[in-house]
Amino acid sequence: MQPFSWLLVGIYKRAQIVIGDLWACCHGKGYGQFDDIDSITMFADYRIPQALVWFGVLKYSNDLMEKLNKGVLFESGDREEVEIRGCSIWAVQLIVEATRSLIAKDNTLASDTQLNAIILDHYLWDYRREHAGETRKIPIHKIRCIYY
Ligand SMILES: Nc1nc2c(c(CN[C@H]3C=C[C@H](O)[C@@H]3O)cn2[C@@H]2O[C@H](COP(=O)(O)O)[C@@H](O)[C@H]2O)c(=O)[nH]1
Repeated sequence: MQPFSWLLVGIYKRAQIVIGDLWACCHGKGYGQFDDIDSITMFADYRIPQALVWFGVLKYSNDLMEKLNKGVLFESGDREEVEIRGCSIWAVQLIVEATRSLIAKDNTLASDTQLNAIILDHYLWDYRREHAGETRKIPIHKIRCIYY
């Protein structure tokens, strides 16, 4: 939990990723069955923001970009860190919602076509890894902590 302005913000990336892995590995069945799985948000690490900037979904200010390019080490809970992670969560939510309404209108897709933040997170994470060469030019935020 980090104080951010007047709010206490909790980002539970590591706990969420366990649930995401269980759900994905068990295909939503048995130990991987969660009735509210679609309410989980993306896992706010340092790679998804990089992918989101790569795709032009997020844009960093010049000031922030300069700090990231210099490799400034942030402290856990710094405003910049909470903003990068929080904006990534919100950006992924907006993409999920917009894509879900496209899916609902597209009758060429199978009726069980599903999208949630886990599926999009995995897509972005894998994309970044598969395109590590090109995406390297987008800097990541560096931070020493136990929360990633
Ligand atoms: N948002 C999100 N972050 C993810 C993952 C994964 C891997 N997950 C799959 C792999 C096998 C399992 O079955 C998982 O599903 C690792 N990370 C984070 O990346 C960071 C390391 O990155 P690099 O420096 O490139 O190695 C580190 O913070 C790590 O915690 C994901 O899927 N989503």
